[in-house]
Amino acid sequence: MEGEGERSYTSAMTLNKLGVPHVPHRYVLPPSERPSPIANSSNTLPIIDISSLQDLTLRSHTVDEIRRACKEIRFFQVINHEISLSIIKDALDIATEFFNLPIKDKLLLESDNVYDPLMRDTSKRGDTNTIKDGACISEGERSYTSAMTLNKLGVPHVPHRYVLPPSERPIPIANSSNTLPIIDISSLQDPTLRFHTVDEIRRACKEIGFFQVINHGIPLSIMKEAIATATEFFNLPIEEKLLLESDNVYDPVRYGTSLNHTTDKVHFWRDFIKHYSHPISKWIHLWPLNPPDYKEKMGNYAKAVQVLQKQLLEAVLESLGLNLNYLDKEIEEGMQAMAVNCYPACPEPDLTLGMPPHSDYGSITILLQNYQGLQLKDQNDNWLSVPAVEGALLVQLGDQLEVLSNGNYRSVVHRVTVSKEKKRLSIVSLHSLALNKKIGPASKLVDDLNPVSYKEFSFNEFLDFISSNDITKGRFINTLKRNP
Ligand SMILES: O=C(O)CCC(=O)C(=O)O
Ligand SMILES: [Fe+2]
Repeated sequence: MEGEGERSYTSAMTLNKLGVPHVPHRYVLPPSERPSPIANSSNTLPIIDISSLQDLTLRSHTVDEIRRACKEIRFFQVINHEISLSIIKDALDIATEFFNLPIKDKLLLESDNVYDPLMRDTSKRGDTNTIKDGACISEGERSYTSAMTLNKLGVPHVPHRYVLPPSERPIPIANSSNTLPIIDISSLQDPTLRFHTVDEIRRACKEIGFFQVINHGIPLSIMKEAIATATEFFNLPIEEKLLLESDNVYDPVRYGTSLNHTTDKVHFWRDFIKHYSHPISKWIHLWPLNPPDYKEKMGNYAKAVQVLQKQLLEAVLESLGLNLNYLDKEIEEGMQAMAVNCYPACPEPDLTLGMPPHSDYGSITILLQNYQGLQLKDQNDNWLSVPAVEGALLVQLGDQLEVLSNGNYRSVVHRVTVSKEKKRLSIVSLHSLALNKKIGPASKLVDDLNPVSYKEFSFNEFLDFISSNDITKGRFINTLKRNP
């Protein structure tokens, strides 16, 4: 097989082809469950000639033999059963041919969903140690393939597990929307112009919960270098990336594919590395060691975006009529988690998504993209494509702001489409209050006419939610609504 697999598990056929001298650790049974060698096969097991079942005079004798076999060993072999030898041989030959196929053909049918009408199983799933085990093998054949590997393999179709039900597939939108706001925020620094910009921000937050910002003060070079080092990271050999692999949403650094490849029913055409980023000195030592400039380049961007988010959040609070220092302490002690996403070119972009519809849990999200691909749901439930604007950053309102604003602003539901030709990268900086800090509606936004509409919640509670719920089935924010 060309290239190398990048899956969490290796099939028995691949291990055999690789000629591993020992079975990997995950195959080793506890001593009491291992087979003890038996010298000869038993010749006491019943072999029953069932041709006599057709003969009324002999039938009762054969049924007697079957009874004895069922009673004693619950097993028997049958001969003269009328399935011709050639049919049996053909079936075995074609099965042998199937298992000898290159892995990329077999993976098209791969699924661990026992309800799927067609599935190929390479034994049962193991634990995360197994995944790391598999990483040591240069040519893997594991049950999940990252989007990057599928892309490298050049699969002509997306495997079955990526295919969305028709109603959830993206309907191609001819043009990206030119009605989405692009706000020049340089004027936030100018006391005479600030109110005008805050007004623009208010309108954008109220109408769609999204805007792009330009003249935000982060140099283009810092953004380009962050995208470049992220690109290099996803181009690394799989062994390197799997060192950071985790499906535990509480881990501060984790590499993965789809949303959560161990639990997703439908998979998404995305690989990602997520890492906590603020305060940077607390987390940066856990970030990828490779590419060697990752920490520096991604760190520069993370620090710059952390400064920007404070300015933006203050403007958003001001737009709600709150004191702009309302969350000062909380912002300083708050979290910054970065999701660096890679969506390789996809052979069938109409059947799948890079990310399913969701809203972000935090206060605001600041997003850098190298190509278009993000779509937003507008007030009429239509999907709008966000255009790529050179140098701009995208700002999305998250669930914490919906709660804090007592529903005056809504977190924006968004999804990611993929492209047949282009690999897209996005660096998503998710800002939120500290892990255990609860946020509820601001008292200034609550009165008799506007009663408290949401329960308070913390980031930790959101993590609890996503670790035990399928986010494609229901939104976290809906669990917080007082009168949904
Ligand atoms: O890649 C994008 O444009 C969006 C990614 C996203 O929504 C997320 O990471 O939460
Ligand atoms: Fe998101």
